[in-house]
Amino acid sequence: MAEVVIWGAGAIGGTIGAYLKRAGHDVLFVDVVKEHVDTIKADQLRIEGPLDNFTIGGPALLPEEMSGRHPLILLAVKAHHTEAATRALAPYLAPDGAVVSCQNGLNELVIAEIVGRERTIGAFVNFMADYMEPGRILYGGRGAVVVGELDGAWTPRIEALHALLRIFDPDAIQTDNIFGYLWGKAAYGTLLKTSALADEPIAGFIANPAWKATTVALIQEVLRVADAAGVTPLGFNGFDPAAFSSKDPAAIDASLQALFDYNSKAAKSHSGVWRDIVVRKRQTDVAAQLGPVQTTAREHGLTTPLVDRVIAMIGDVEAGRRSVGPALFAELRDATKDMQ
Ligand SMILES: NC(=O)C1=CN([C@@H]2O[C@H](COP(=O)(O)OP(=O)(O)OC[C@H]3O[C@@H](n4cnc5c(N)ncnc54)[C@H](OP(=O)(O)O)[C@@H]3O)[C@@H](O)[C@H]2O)C=CC1
Ligand SMILES: CC(C)(CO)C(=O)C(=O)O
Repeated sequence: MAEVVIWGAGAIGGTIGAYLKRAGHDVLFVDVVKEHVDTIKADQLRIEGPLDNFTIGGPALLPEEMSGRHPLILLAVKAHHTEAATRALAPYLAPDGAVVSCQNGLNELVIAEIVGRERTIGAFVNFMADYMEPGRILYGGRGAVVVGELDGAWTPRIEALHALLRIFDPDAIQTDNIFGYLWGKAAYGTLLKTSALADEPIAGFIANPAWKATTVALIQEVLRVADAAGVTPLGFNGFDPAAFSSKDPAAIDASLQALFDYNSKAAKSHSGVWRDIVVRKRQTDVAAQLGPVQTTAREHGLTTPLVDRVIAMIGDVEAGRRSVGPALFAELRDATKDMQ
């Protein structure tokens, strides 16, 4: 039995796991990429970047090599791999253990369906990391790290998890409103996805006035759904959901400026979605991340025309029918104008 299993040891899982391992914790890494697993096993997992540079390793396995029952599994796969990964890990989760979703999206709902709500813990991560190649991860910038029980309860296990994650980031937060953070990220995350559609770095995209009206409209569209669902979205790293919901132009500009300041300091320049499309040339998790927003909207009689359009455009890019760039983004901008 390992103290902590990292399931999906890429940019996010690999970075958190490396810090926990360096601090002396018993960490087991699990990933589907054999060369990456072999490199970790050979104690050659390299964390690099402006914040830290160190090499570490430890036990690492492919999912099919797994055995035992473990108390704590940090899941850090992309949202479209959540269901398969959770089904694969479920036999190895202790009866009183928990899976923690260190992901973008509302993956907790998928995980809870498979392992049970009582064995699911919510988390929110906004730090910046890139998987460069097997055994090499860029930790490009600090960002919010938050944990919370799905029902907001203050339990011994959430306090223990909070203490553990403070080893990785001393400012990690324990919350009674984890869905507030996840919906906040769902709204802010639309900006990250559209920066990929425009083929822009995040900070440059935020600073470009040509993208602003669309960006703001998309964020507001998601926040309307959160509001209908009775969730109070929370802010982080410059993102102030209340500013966007209030439609106060000065408050929106202040939040965009804070987001620009935050993103322009990072060594990770582009969003994860951009990286999947342009560098790794593979499917993104956009549809899997935004699907629950669409479903929730429909449940409350709302439409999500811009979110729908973003998902369709990314789908076109993934299928090779369209390329990212200003022309693609301009179509979204025109759609926004038509709706106003
Ligand atoms: N990177 C970042 O800066 C941030 C990422 N996030 C979120 O964190 C989550 C993790 O993203 P990130 O670390 O960037 O992704 P990565 O692709 O870097 O890492 C995920 C790893 O999990 C592997 N994997 C896929 N399926 C399985 C499976 N069934 N079992 C075990 N391993 C599997 C992947 O392999 P393969 O590559 O072959 O699929 C990959 O090695 C995502 O939800 C992302 O949106 C949130 C904030 C910031
Ligand atoms: C930009 C980042 C790293 C959050 O800070 C992110 O969540 C992403 O790339 O998807």
